[in-house]
Amino acid sequence: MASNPRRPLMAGNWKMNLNHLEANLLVQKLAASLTEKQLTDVETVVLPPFTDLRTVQTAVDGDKLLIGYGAQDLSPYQSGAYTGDISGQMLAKLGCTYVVVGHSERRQYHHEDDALVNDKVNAALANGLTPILCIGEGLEVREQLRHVPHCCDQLDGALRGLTAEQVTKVVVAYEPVWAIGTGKTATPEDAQEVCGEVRKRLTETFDETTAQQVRILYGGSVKASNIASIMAQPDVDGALIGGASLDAEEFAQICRFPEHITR
Ligand SMILES: O=C(CO)COP(=O)(O)O
Repeated sequence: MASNPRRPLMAGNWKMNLNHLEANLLVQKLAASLTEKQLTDVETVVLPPFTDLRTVQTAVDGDKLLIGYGAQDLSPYQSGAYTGDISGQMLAKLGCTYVVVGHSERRQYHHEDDALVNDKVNAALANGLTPILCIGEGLEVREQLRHVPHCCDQLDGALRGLTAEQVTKVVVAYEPVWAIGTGKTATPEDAQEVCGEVRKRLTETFDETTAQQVRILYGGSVKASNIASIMAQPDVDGALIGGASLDAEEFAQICRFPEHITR
């Protein structure tokens, strides 16, 4: 294959951490730790809680920081009587470019199923947001060696009804649940196996050109010490980082991964 046309993406999922004051500090520190070239070579994105988004927008716009941002979830609806929910149009108005959809923590704690995730993918796209669609198996599924069909089923469910053109605007994140926040990273080969199968499935369902454009991330205990070997895999185009993204220096080191590998 010719050289990889997909720009690497490092996205920090802060989960339910950091208030708006801490968010401002972290974003400023992160931007200061990376050069313009590093931020151009590797797309760097933060995904703070909703309550921090306005502050992050102000920091990014005010200081023209080359950092993108987005949210961790959105409502499948545009507006209305949905107490506690946030719509895609509200996120777009705040300058968000990304939104996480179908994270395993939402599937687990909020009982989100593939049909709802599909609605959320559509809601994101309808508002010009790039959904970061999370898929991944739990430990039991992995032990039964059913992880590939499990992830492909989640992928099919979440992308049902989308056109090939819409799919090129989706980022897929493979996050094995057993590797999230456990310090137990999947091996680079484990990550490649599923990311490669995801791309194969995209080729089958859509077409080769579409599949080659979709960025596929790995997530689960990613750190500065393991990012280079993960990024050396041909179908891994970036990472979705939880815990390590809360430390500006650690996250910056992750974003500097090209200095440690040639691919
Ligand atoms: O869930 C994750 C990112 O969405 C991964 O979290 P950790 O990097 O803390 O394992």
